[in-house]
Amino acid sequence: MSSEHPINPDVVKRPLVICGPSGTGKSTVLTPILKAHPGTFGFSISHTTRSPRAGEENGREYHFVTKDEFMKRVENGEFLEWAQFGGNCYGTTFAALSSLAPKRCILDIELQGILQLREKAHLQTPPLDPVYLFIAPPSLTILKQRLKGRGTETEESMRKRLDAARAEIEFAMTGKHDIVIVNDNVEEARAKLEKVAMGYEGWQSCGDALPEFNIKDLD
Ligand SMILES: Nc1ncnc2c1ncn2[C@@H]1O[C@H](COP(=O)(O)OP(=O)(O)OP(=O)(O)O)[C@@H](O)[C@H]1O
Repeated sequence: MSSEHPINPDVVKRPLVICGPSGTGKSTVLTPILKAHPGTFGFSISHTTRSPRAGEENGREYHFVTKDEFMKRVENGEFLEWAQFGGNCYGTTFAALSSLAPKRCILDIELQGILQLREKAHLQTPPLDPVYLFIAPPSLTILKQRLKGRGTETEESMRKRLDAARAEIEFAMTGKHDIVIVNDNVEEARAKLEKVAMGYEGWQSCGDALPEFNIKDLD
């Protein structure tokens, strides 16, 4: 791994937005890159209205806030993106993201968040210019197998994840991502993601074509 090459200064200020259906292998591909380049990347700490779980610390896993405080921040326009899941609110503030400098921010967000970010990023001062990256499975049948194989899902959570996957894949099919990486062979996908994340020469054109998906395979 080319850890001796520092990150390209031209990309440091561009948040890297990584999305892809649950089970597509985002963590598998990203984790070795974070290890190979310590101190290079940062994840913004989200705000949430959910209660802290045992061992969680305010300001470390999340900024834990009340619903009132959260909604005040929404009204103040502080969130680049926010959404409600399971009765709780979660969001990323512009401040949480800019506090990561000089590290490159990696955002692992859901489709709803991406849609908001696309609307708001250029309105910030200074404007944000994210790179939108989609990690695609080689096929929807393989996506299902990986989710099952991980052994972490109940039937219900599997269904939810596959429904979310459908929306994410349909969005990817509109061609709005800057780069697509197909996670077929982990090592090849890792090398491509490293090139994009570090901004190595040719990073803009090292992506793959989106596979031809048959959405019905998710049924
Ligand atoms: N290229 C690959 N080939 C085969 N199996 C893979 C590949 N990439 C990942 N996997 C396996 O697929 C499963 C899902 O991977 P992982 O947990 O990294 O997905 P994820 O996209 O980060 O999911 P989530 O969004 O739910 O966190 C894991 O069991 C992982 O070992």
